[in-house]
Amino acid sequence: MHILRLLNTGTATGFRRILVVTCLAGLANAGVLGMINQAAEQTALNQPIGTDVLLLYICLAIFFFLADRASLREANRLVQHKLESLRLRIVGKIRSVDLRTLENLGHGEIFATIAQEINHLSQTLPLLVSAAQSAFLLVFCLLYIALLSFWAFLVVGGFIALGLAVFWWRRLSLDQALAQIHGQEAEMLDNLAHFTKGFQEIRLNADKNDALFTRFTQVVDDLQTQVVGIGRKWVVLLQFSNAFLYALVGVVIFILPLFFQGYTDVIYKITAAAIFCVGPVTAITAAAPLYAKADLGLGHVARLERRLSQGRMATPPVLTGSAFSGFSTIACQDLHFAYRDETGEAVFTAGPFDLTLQRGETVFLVGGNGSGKSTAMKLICGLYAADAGAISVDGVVIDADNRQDYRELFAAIFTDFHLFDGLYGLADRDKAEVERLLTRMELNGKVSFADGRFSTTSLSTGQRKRLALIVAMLEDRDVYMFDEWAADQDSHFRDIFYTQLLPELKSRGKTVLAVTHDDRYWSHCDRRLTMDLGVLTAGTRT
Ligand SMILES: Nc1ncnc2c1ncn2[C@@H]1O[C@H](COP(=O)(O)OP(=O)(O)OP(=O)(O)O)[C@@H](O)[C@H]1O
Repeated sequence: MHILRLLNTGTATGFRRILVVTCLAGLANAGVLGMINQAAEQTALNQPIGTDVLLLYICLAIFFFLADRASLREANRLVQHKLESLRLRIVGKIRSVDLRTLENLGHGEIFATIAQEINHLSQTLPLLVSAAQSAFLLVFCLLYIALLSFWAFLVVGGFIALGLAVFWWRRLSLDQALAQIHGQEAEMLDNLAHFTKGFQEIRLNADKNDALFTRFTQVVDDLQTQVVGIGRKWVVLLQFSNAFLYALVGVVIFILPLFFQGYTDVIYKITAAAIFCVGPVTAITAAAPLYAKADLGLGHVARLERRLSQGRMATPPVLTGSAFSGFSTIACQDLHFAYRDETGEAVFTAGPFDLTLQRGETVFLVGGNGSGKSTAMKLICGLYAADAGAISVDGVVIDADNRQDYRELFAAIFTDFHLFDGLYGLADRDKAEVERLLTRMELNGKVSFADGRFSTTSLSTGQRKRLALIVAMLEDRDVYMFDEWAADQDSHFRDIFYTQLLPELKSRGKTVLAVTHDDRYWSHCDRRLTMDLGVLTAGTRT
């Protein structure tokens, strides 16, 4: 079902063209069969085979191969195009979805669906198209049999329909097992990640290493048992399809002559046609497991897309900075936000709190681990939409329509920041300026900059944060947010951050909100706020 829905999206022109060419190929196939039977009949009657039969046979065979190739190529192109559109559509939704939806979906689920499932689909769908072609060939073979004998057509067609129906029905019972395998494969990948991501830890601890390997072996064993069980059922099904084909030819040769007068005249022709049906029927049955897996994969993709659509923010992208640039005051009033589990139960609540940020002030946010500092930052910059309360800029209330415009005020380096390998969206930045900043951050011997890209991002944690700071500086936003930026710096750079970089940002009229645990530098701000169990307490002026 999902596969048909995918092929049905967009314009139908390509799909229709493939249908027409496939029909022509099927027709030519039936023609080839007719010519073979014609030649066989002339031989049986001791007549020479006419050159017209030979020529027509050659022409039809060539036409069949050309049409078959064209339809396969076109179908492959169409399928890849649809999958590319699907991939772009999902990534398009990801880039405009709200952060909470993305966090709830989880990185692994998104990655597995986009990378694994769609890649798998791009390999299996062309094979399925080939099976669909076989179905067309089968239809034309049956039509040819109908031309020879209507009763033979009814019996052979009915026999094939019954066989395929039984096959399909038995196959449906395997879908559930296949769905279970998807879950077990995901569990196996999660366990595998312990060996790659946790490599350092397990090499330092043999007991942990052994325990993880025992667990992994168990998961792999369970998966294997499941896969072998499904394989066994497939073998039974495939044997059924082979036995069914033998039975079909047996019916044509031994049973039909008993019932129909005049049938003996065309028996060899119908036998040849029935044998011609064997190839397509085999192709269709062989494609059934691929179909089941592809349909299941597309189901996962569709579910991901639906969940992304549900969380989508209706904010238009802003291409040239923020309309709020040059603001005087950002006011957060009565902000309230909660993380909720799947049942909707709040697992952590931040707020309600009030906060006013003036242009050009430097504010430090302090508080214990898990007190809600990062959550507050994400709320203040509009990455999280508040459950209650309002943010306004110089009196303009931020809502779904202008939230993206508002976000463009901020440059942030969170604790879980991502370091990009180049300056995206900053094409006009001067190379000399980038190099000056690299030198200032003492990265000039490590990282170079050319064609908008940094030569490497394989750096120490402190160096990565310095490179992220360079990018943030180049973004030249009105408000800077730093979440424990200095935590991974040595004392030399920590000092530079508090005594030089922050004052420089202030002198350029930038507003800074920085989470910090460095009480030695707490005097280097205009105001200090404290977060405790999600509650923000009034600022201390310094
Ligand atoms: N994505 C999330 N989903 C659910 N709960 C979360 C999420 N992120 C954080 N939390 C929870 O919210 C609470 C506050 O987390 P937050 O990261 O804001 O604290 P923090 O003050 O920045 O802590 P730290 O100083 O350790 O960085 C914690 O109890 C945390 O477990």
